[in-house]
Amino acid sequence: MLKNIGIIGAGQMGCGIAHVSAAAGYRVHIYDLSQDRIESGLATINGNLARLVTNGKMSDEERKSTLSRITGSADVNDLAPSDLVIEAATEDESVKRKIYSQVCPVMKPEALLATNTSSLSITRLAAATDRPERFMGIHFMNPVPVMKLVELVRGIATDEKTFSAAKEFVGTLEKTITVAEDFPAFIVNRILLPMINEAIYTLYEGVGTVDAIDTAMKLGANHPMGPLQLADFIGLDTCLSIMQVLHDGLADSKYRPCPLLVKYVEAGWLGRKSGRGFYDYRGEVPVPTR
Ligand SMILES: CC(=O)CC(=O)SCCNC(=O)CCNC(=O)[C@H](O)C(C)(C)COP(=O)(O)OP(=O)(O)OC[C@H]1O[C@@H](n2cnc3c(N)ncnc32)[C@H](O)[C@@H]1OP(=O)(O)O
Ligand SMILES: NC(=O)C1=CN([C@@H]2O[C@H](COP(=O)(O)OP(=O)(O)OC[C@H]3O[C@@H](n4cnc5c(N)ncnc54)[C@H](OP(=O)(O)O)[C@@H]3O)[C@@H](O)[C@H]2O)C=CC1
Repeated sequence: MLKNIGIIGAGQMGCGIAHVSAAAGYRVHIYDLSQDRIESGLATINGNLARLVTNGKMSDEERKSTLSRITGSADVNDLAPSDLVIEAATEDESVKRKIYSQVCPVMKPEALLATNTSSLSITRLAAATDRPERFMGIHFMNPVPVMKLVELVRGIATDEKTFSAAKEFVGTLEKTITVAEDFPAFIVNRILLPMINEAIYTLYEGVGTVDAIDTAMKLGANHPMGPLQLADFIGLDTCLSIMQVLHDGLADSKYRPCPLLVKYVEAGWLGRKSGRGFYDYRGEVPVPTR
């Protein structure tokens, strides 16, 4: 029975996973590199919980008790009591491998370790841990409090007990699971990211402006967000990493990341989280950058 959930990374996904886990009654501890990151993450969670209170979807008592179940620190040792640690750090294999080398010695031997990776090989990441049989992918969608799906991905060594525990955990969060095999970017991103990359090529080749492309897909295909707006929402660094994993892992030129996506990431224009991407978010309303 899982009680204590550890989260690595106080970014948009780590905070979302902390939010839904604490709301379901788990004790949650978030670890990130700096206390500033933790503080801004906790403020984001509080803001999202407060919005639920305003909309009558949660009582103020529930908001307070949810928040009281979440702690955070920049000390990896504080993950020691966790029954399940979910790593939601930057989408970079070397970063994740380094994290596992630091967190595994701290964790209880029987505890489970999961990654929220969007695309990386679960089997390869598992091999960088001391517990490949108790390691798997638990892939939440953004924004976590709203999106109903969680992809579960086993590595070659993941044991049945770990898979069942993950399935039960996700069930208690009232999410629906889908099971994907361990291939680059699994199901959702294997389909979604080439569409986003194609939208960026459409911009790059001058077929349409940012506004034209997003309006076309919102009104012409009934997507809740245009593909460039969604790319900014996901984070352009994450989008590029996923395309690189697809390109390298499937060795097919159809997954070539658009050079314009590369340029935006090189500029540090990472989308909403950095204040600028295909839109500029620094003013009152988002303004297209092309
Ligand atoms: C990259 C990966 O590995 C995998 C992925 O996650 S890919 C990305 C998958 N996600 C998507 O495709 C999201 C597409 N977009 C959408 O579905 C919608 O635009 C959206 C749900 C994000 C927002 O919907 P909307 O109707 O425009 O916004 P809005 O009415 O303001 O919000 C709807 C609800 O979502 C909640 N919400 C919106 N944004 C939120 C956020 N960032 N965090 C938490 N909650 C949020 C709000 O509480 C709101 O509920 P209320 O109406 O009760 O206030
Ligand atoms: N964005 C999305 O739509 C989705 C993303 N994901 C996946 O979730 C993961 C996180 O993505 P997301 O939340 O968007 O990314 P963010 O950039 O918002 O957050 C990543 C967080 O990880 C922190 N971090 C980096 N290195 C370390 C480290 N060594 N130890 C602890 N924390 C660290 C970062 O800190 P700092 O900023 O200081 O570097 C940052 O707070 C990725 O694997 C991504 O692919 C999965 C589903 C959807």
